[in-house]
Amino acid sequence: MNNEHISARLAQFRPSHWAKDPVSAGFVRGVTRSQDILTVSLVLPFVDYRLETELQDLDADLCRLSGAGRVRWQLSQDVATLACANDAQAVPGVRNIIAVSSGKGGVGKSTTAVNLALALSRLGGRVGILDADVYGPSIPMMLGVADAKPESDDGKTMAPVPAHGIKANSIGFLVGAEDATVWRGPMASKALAQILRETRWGDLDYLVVDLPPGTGDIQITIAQQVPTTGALVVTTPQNVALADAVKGINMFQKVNIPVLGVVENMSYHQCSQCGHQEALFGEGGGLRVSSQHQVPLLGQLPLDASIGRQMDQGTPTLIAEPEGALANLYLNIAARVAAGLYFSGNIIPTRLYTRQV
Ligand SMILES: Nc1ncnc2c1ncn2[C@@H]1O[C@H](COP(=O)(O)OP(=O)(O)OP(=O)(O)O)[C@@H](O)[C@H]1O
Repeated sequence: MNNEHISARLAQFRPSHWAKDPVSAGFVRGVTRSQDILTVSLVLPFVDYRLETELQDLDADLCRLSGAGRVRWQLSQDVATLACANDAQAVPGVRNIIAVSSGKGGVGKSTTAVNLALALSRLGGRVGILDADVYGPSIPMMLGVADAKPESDDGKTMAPVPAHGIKANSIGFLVGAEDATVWRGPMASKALAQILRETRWGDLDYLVVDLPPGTGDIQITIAQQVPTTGALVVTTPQNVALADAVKGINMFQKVNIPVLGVVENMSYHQCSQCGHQEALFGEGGGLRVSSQHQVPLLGQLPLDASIGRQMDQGTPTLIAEPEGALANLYLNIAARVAAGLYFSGNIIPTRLYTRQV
C-alpha cells in the first residue's frame, strides 16, 4: 500500500468552504490497512457530521490505491477553542461564542440565530443560545418554551432551559418582554453580562448570542463584554438594510471581532405552486456587500411563509422539517460558520475531548 498516493488523494478532497484540505490541515490522524479494510481516521476541530457521507465519494479511489476491499471512516469531532477577539473574560466550559447581529430590526436576525444554533447542534455540536435582544426577546417563543423559567438551586446560578436539544437563556425568561424593552443601555448590558456568566451552560462547543438590532452603544458594549469569537450579520436585500449591514460589519471590525460573513434573509420568494423564484427586494445586494467588504456571503434564505409560521409555533424549520430544502440551507450556513470560525481563528489548546460522531 502506498501511503503517499493515499495522502495525495485525500488532499484532493476539500469542501468549498474549507480553507485547507484535510491532510495539510492536520485532520487525518491515521491510515491503516488490516486484511481487506482500509481505515482512515480523522479528527475534525469543528462540527460537520455530513462529512462522513461526503468522504464516501473517495471510497472507490482509495480501494484502488490501497488494494483494500472497503474503506472504514473513523470520524470524530473535537471542536477547537478559538481565541476570542476581545479581552473579555472567558465563560468556563464555553469553547466559542458566535454573535448574530443586524444593522436593522425585523430582518430575521433571531430566526437566523435560532436556526443556526439548531443546525450547529444537528451537525454534531453541543450548543447554547443566549437571547441578548433586550428590545424584543423572542427566542423563548421561537423555541416553544415561552413559559419556562431557568431553575436555580443555589440562588446564585441558573440552569439554562433545554429546548430541541440546545440550551437557552433569555432576558425574556426572567422579566416580562415589556419590562425588558424599557431598559436602557448600561442596565441592559449589565443584566446580560450577568445572565451570560450566571448560567450553568456546562460544556458547549458553540454559544450563539442573538444581539439587539442596530449598531449603537448597547450593541458595542455587549459585543465587548461577551468573549466573542466571531460575528455574523443578517440583512435583507433592500438598499436601506444593506447600508445598515455595512455599519454592522464596520462596528465589529472597529472592535476587532472577526466578521464570519453575511446572511441574506428574504432574498427571494419561491412560489409554492410553480417553484418560480422572484427577487422581491432586489438582487445581488448581499453578494455586493460581501465582496466590497471582503466577508463571505454565508447563504441566502427565501421569504417563505413556513419559516415564519414554524417559528411562531415554537418548532423552528430545523425541527419541523429537518430533511427539507430550507433546513438544508441553514445546515450549509452552519457548516460555513463552523469551518470559517476555525480557519480564521487562533486555536487555544484545550483539554482533549473527543467524541465519536
Ligand atoms: N425567511 C423568512 N421567511 C418568512 N418569514 C420570516 C423569515 N425570516 C424571518 N421571518 C419572520 O419575520 C419576522 C421577524 O423576524 P425576526 O424576529 O427573526 O427578526 P429580527 O431581525 O430578529 O427582529 P428584531 O431584531 O427587530 O427583533 C418574524 O415574524 C419571523 O417569523
